[in-house]
Amino acid sequence: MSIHDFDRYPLTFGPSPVHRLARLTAHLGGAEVWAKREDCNSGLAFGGNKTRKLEYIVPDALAAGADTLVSIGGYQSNHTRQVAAVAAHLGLKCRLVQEKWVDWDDPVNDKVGNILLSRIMGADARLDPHGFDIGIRTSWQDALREVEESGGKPYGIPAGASEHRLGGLGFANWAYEVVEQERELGVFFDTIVVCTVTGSTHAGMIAGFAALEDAGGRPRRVLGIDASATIDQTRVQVRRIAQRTADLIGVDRSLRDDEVTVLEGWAGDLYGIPVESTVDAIRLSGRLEGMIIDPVYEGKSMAGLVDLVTSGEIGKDSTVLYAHLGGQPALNAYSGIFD
Ligand SMILES: Cc1ncc(COP(=O)(O)O)c(CNC2(C(=O)O)CC2)c1O
Repeated sequence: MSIHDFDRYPLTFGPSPVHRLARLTAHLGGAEVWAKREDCNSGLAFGGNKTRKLEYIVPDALAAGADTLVSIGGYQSNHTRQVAAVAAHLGLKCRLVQEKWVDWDDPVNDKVGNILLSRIMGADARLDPHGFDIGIRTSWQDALREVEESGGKPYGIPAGASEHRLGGLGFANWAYEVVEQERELGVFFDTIVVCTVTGSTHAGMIAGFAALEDAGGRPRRVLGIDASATIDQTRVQVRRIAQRTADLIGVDRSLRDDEVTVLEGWAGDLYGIPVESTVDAIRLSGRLEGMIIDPVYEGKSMAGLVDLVTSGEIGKDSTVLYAHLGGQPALNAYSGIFD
């Protein structure tokens, strides 16, 4: 099998844009920095990384004859918003468990941004008091059972679609798309920087680039920047999903340790709580490039990129591709950090 043997239900406009970040590059004074924009990848409710993952999950849901997509995230989950958008697009119902993953005192953080969009799109988005965890949740399992007991045909999508058996395929495909765009642009990205939380974005990239390397492609580094603040659990989850995805797409070997890199240092103490480097990175990206990033995910991965480039850990001769995975709607629940 290869990635091309899996059904994909198109939910994106096509290849997501890749462009230079010239002013950020000049400001940092080191490696050349580019971005690949999943925040501009779809017309479905602002898109994002989960929309790419769902392209490989939707065929399975339709084949199962599901009438309700059931998923889970925090109050300001970008993932559940994208599931709601795909459900609306397909004419399916949507049941969302929105757990209290972040103890954040913004008075409308359970009403604006992503959860507002999900409700506008008709999702049954219900708040749940349980806290953050990237694994399989009983609240989600309960919701699945409730839908079934009420006569529905539920299709379960776990947090971030990461523990779904097909959850890594979207970003395995992303790796192949990058190689095609490198050919068109005449550039080679020796380093990829990506935010890692539930893990299947990063894990899919690892698997896709491993398959490409085994087919004669140039090796490259994929650096995951942890934003879960549960680094040990996340590292284990990334490696497991990466290997599972690699096995699915025909990589008939174990992944090397150097292929699975999740870096800590920019997540802060708690998931979903921005720290100084997060806010600095959001401001830098906005003021230098007009590129908007969020306080939960990309603000932390951009903070990592800034430090890795300025410290020389990513060398001056490197060409870096920053994966912008979306997330901007949540900014409306974090307006206070910019007072
Ligand atoms: C904008 C953005 N950037 C990066 C990530 C991290 O992706 P992974 O979960 O695949 O590691 C998310 C995830 N978000 C989750 C959500 O519920 O929104 C799955 C946690 C994201 O939304």
